Formats: sequence, C-alpha cells, structure tokens
Amino acid sequence: MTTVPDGVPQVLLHHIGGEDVPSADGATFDVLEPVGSAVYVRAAAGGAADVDRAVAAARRAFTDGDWPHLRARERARVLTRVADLVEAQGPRLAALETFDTGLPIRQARGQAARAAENFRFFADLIVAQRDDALEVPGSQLTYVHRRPVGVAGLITPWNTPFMLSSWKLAPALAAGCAVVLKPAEFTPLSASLWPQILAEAGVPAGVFNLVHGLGEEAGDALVRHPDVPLLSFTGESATGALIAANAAPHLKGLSMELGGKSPAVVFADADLDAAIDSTLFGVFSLNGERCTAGSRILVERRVYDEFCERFAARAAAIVVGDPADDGTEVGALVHPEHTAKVLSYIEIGRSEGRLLAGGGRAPGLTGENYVAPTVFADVPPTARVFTEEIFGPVVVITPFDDDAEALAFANAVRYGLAAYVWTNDLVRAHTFAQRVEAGMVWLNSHNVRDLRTPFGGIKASGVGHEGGYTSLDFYTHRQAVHVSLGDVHTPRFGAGAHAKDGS
Ligand SMILES: NC(=O)C1=CN([C@@H]2O[C@H](COP(=O)(O)OP(=O)(O)OC[C@H]3O[C@@H](n4cnc5c(N)ncnc54)[C@H](O)[C@@H]3O)[C@@H](O)[C@H]2O)C=CC1
Ligand SMILES: O=C(O)/C=C/C=C(\O)C(=O)O
Repeated sequence: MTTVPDGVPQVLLHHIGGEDVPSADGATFDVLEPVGSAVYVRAAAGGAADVDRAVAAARRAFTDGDWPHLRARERARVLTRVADLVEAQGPRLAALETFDTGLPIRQARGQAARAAENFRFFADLIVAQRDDALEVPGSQLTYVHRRPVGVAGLITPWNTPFMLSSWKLAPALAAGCAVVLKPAEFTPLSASLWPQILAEAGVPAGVFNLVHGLGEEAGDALVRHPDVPLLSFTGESATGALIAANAAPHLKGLSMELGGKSPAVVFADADLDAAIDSTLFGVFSLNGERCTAGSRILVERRVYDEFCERFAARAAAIVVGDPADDGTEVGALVHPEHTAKVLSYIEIGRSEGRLLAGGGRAPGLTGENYVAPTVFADVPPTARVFTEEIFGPVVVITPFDDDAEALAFANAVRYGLAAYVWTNDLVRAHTFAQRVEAGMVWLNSHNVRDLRTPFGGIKASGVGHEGGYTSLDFYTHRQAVHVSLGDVHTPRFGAGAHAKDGS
C-alpha cells in the first residue's frame, strides 16, 4: 500500500448538526486506496437512523436558523470564504483526492481549483440575481421571488468527488437550503474535509450534514425521506432510474446527471492536429472515468487511416503510472471492481473491433488498477463497446462517409450528454449541433466549461440541468405575491341576486 497521507483519521465519521458522529449502530465499511487496493481507512456506514438524524438537523437549521433568511450578500461572503479556504488547502486537498481516487495529481489540482471556482461563481450569482415584478398599472403588482426549497439531498459519484460535491453544495447553500450530502462509498475521503472548511467559513451548524454509507442503505434512506423535498443525483443511469422510481411516491424535485457515451466527430476538413490533441485528452483525462468523455470517435473516411494511426501512436505514448507523480497522465482506476468491469469490456472489444493500442493492464506497473489507454478501430455502431458506457480509458473509432451517416452514428446510442464536432465548415458545424442528440455540444473545442451555462444531458444521460441560474431555479421555488394597487374589486358574493360584478 502507498503511504497514507498525514491527517487521515482511522475512521471517517458522519457530520450531523455540527458534530462528527459514528453510525447509530456503530457500523463501518472498508475503503480501499486504488494504487495497492489495500484498505486504508474505515468509514461510518450510515443507515436510516443516521439519515434521519441528519435530515432532522438540517430541517432544524432550515426552519429555526438564519441561513435561509440572510441577505444574498451575507451568504455570498460565506461562500467566498469557502472558495478561499478551498484554494488555500488546494495542494493538500488534491493530494488526498489523488490518494483516494487514483486521479493523476495534476488533474486533481485542476479539480480542486474548479471546486473553489464553483463557490466563487455562485457567490457572485446570488448577489447579481434579480427577481421579477409585473405591473398592471393602477390595478395590480405581482412580484415573483425565490424561496429556498428546504433540505436538499445530494448524492455524488466517485470519479471526481470533491469537485462534483462542490457543484451541488455551492448552489444549494447559495440558494439558502440546508443539505445532507451522501458521497460515494468508493471515495469518501475528500467529503470529510467539508465540515471543517464550511464551519470555518461561517456556514452555521446543521446547514451542512454528511452521511457516509452504501448507496442502497444511506443513499436509499435519503431518497425516501419525507422531509427531503429535492434530490440532486450524479451517477449511473441505472441508479438514476431506480432513485427516480423510489422518490416518485414522495413527489420530490429531481436533478439527474447520469452516464454518457459521447461522440467526437472529426470531419476531413478539420484541423487534424487540434482534433487529435482534443480527442485524446477528451477520452483519457480523469483516467477516462469521466461522464463527458468523448468515448466514441467518428472519423470521416478520407482521413480515417491517418487519424487512427496518429491517434493510436499518441495513446500508446500516454504516461500511465503512480497518480501522485507529476508526470502521470493516466493513474490508477478507482477500485478493483471497476477495473474488472473495464477489463471485461476490453475483452469484448477484441471481437468487436481492431485493437490499435493498449488492450489490458498497463505493463511494468505493480498494482491491479493500472489499465493501458486502449483504442479499438473499425467498431460498428451496433457493438457493445460502441453503445455501452465503459467509464475507463477505452475509446472506439468508427469511420463514416457523409454528414448523414455521422449524425446517425452519433445518435445511435441511448445516451445524450455531450458531443464534440471538428470541422472548418461553419454551416456543417452548426447544422450538426442542432441535430445531434446531446445536452451540450463543443465545436472545434474540448470540454471548456462556462459555469453560467446549463450542464446536463438528455435521453439516458439525465433529467434537468445544473449550472448558472438553472441551478438556482432547482434549489428554489418561485413564489408569486400579488398586490392590489387599488382597483381590483372582489366579485360580491352573498350580497343579493343582482350583485354588480358577481358571476
Ligand atoms: N452526468 C454527469 O454530470 C456525471 C455522471 N457521472 C456518472 O456516474 C457514474 C459513475 O459513478 P458511480 O459512483 O459508479 O455511480 P453510482 O450510480 O453507482 O453511484 C452514485 C452515487 O449513488 C449512490 N447510490 C447507489 N445506489 C443508490 C440507491 N439505490 N439509492 C440512492 N443512492 C444510491 C452511490 O452510493 C453513490 O453515492 C457513471 O455512469 C458516470 O457517467 C459521473 C460524473 C458526472
Ligand atoms: O464540469 C462539470 O460541471 C462536471 C463535470 C463532470 C465531469 O467532467 C465528468 O465526470 O465527466
């Protein structure tokens, strides 16, 4: 096992009502580090009783506390302090995240910086946010303002856990909600940094609560809790469908950021150098454990052979290694169970396409979770490795002959998260963007984020979007307050059969 970083406790506890607490029944579960697959810590295994305590604490903080009623400027100050603290702790945070997830340290630093930016962004947004007023002159004024929804349940995945939790925490807290966060059981470490950061920044006790545990236990209890009116979930599409079904009897608000199998479409007229740089980074960054990965590359036949040859050579040269090394480009996959899934897809790919690079565990490395960047060419759009999310460093390349075929192949899967298009023909680029089934499209660009824009997918990739005001819409409800300006007359009931305005 690699050395456990300083300061990691023996047990990761829940954080409920401002206190670090074990599970009510004392249960814990093992957490593995990905480099040596060794148990390095135990985490409290939350159950219904722990979720119930956390929701009660959040509800008290919401109904009796100041947080929902603070001026936007005051909440923004707290959020900005969170951003400052995350930035100040960035190197340590990135090191812990790398240790827990296997993400390359340089990319983990980028994710820590993005987490700070998420808080800074939503701090700015709530101060800038305006409400609406509609007037019928002399008659009625209506103003529409936002009220925080209440206790938000936040359920997050393991792939870039700290950043993705910040993407939910920042808008939920900005909106004035209290929260219960249930992080993924594979990677609970970085979530355990939130209590201290948020308390130091000035988030009142009880506004933020953390319950560790398994999805089917702690996660499920949160989903079914009657005092949690909305859930923001990021994870697999199958889990999202189950959560939607389990939440349905409680009529909860749902935001679902789910899986992906996004196409990167390269036309023959594209800048091939730029397209190769971008498609490589797009599928192999974050170890390929990335929902927006461009994991299906569609290439126009005229440049197909050249693209495949150059792409495969670059993939073979990617530095796979210890996630803590600065030079590492692909680290260790998160967990042996996930590695086994990725390797099983590689075996399937051998009979569905032509192997150009990789093809199994990365050679020369000790540790079972190192997988070589793997490239399959000539993969038909009906293949399993073309249609199913692998969520690892595996990419398929498929040739196409014209725009219609490119579009048909791009849309041939059940997912619809992102699409990337490479062409120097503007009309073609925009036409493709309008027809491709994807929540987000990047033209001649890799996945550059603008936090003001809605982020999310369609089809099996999600329900609802988050980002910018879309997030604030989710964590608030809009209340319309109607005010008479004088000449609104109530129809007169009970004043006799011929009341003037009665109807
Ligand atoms: N669209 C997006 O923005 C993103 C989507 N993802 C997707 O996440 C997946 C990988 O993450 P995983 O952690 O493996 O996903 P997962 O669906 O297995 O788990 C996600 C979270 O849900 C919890 N959970 C599992 N079963 C539950 C249940 N019955 N009730 C309540 N909670 C439950 C887990 O404990 C975990 O915290 C991939 O499919 C990936 O595409 C990941 C990042 C971003
Ligand atoms: O940028 C975001 O808000 C979310 C990004 C999520 C990923 O990059 C991912 O898991 O693919």
